[in-house]
Amino acid sequence: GSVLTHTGACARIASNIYSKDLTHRQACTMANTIKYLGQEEAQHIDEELFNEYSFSVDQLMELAGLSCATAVTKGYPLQSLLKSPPRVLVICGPGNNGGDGLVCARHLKLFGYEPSVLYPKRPSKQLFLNLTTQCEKMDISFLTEMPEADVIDEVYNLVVDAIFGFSFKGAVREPFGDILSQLKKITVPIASVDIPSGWDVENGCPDGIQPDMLISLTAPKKAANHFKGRYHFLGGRFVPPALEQKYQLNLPQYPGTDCVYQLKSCYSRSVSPH
Ligand SMILES: NC(=O)C1=CN([C@@H]2O[C@H](COP(=O)(O)OP(=O)(O)OC[C@H]3O[C@@H](n4cnc5c(N)ncnc54)[C@H](OP(=O)(O)O)[C@@H]3O)[C@@H](O)[C@H]2O)[C@@H](O)CC1
Ligand SMILES: [K+]
Repeated sequence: GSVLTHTGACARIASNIYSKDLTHRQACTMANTIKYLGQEEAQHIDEELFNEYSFSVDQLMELAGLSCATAVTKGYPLQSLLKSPPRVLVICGPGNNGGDGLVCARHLKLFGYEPSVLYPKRPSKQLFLNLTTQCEKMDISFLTEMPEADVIDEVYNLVVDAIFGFSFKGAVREPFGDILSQLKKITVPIASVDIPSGWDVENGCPDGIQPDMLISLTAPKKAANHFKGRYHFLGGRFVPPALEQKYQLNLPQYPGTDCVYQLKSCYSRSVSPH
């Protein structure tokens, strides 16, 4: 089929079926397509989950990280990996996206992968200390420096990018500039958590990293419109229906008890909302 971005799909629906005066948001709602969030809206939902719905960060991060590890098992099953042992490099940034990465690494280990973590800028909050200890106790190794691109290609089957999420802003500061420039050179696939790191949360980044997999958490962000990789998953199955309705997220029905929903696969390249 033809490649249709989310924005394109909603615009087509608005112009073909309904009045041309519809806003993008109204078109999404009427077409029942999943909403793609702007940066501020993503942050408001985040705050509401914690302040109004009384979730703790640990809870949601656990579910987010589990979704990411599950998506990896679906796109890159153990038996499909070309290199043995089944090594995966997980790169974690200084915020909650990095926390999702630590949780993801722990679940990947439980699923039979051999994750190694690069965690160059570690916040002092207890949450992150705990997640780090949990990984260490599970014999997950922590690298002291970013490997060169050719070493990554030789040693690892894929890279999990948990560097920046929806709070990323402005020009990339070191050491993450160097890390991202190595990631642009690798040929093994990148699976990005929530947003491809270094991309503007709404506008993407044409000369940025090009992940093969994107795992959108809670709801996709607008940058996902620019995602050209093979696999797009939705994860973070924790949104209470009242919150979903308030923000008109139009989330798809997750199958059975699954914690991820596949929005795009290598077989269907267009949006498949419901
Ligand atoms: N509710 C949800 O949906 C849930 C969301 N969850 C997850 O949380 C993620 C959002 O987490 P977040 O808000 O902590 O921000 P995130 O993007 O990880 O990092 C920001 C940090 O990066 C840095 N930084 C920023 N710009 C920079 C730059 N230009 N260059 C260099 N550094 C830069 C800056 O650090 P600083 O340098 O200021 O110390 C800042 O602290 C979200 O995407 C999802 O993955 C789940 O865990 C649970 C449920
Ligand atoms: K990321």
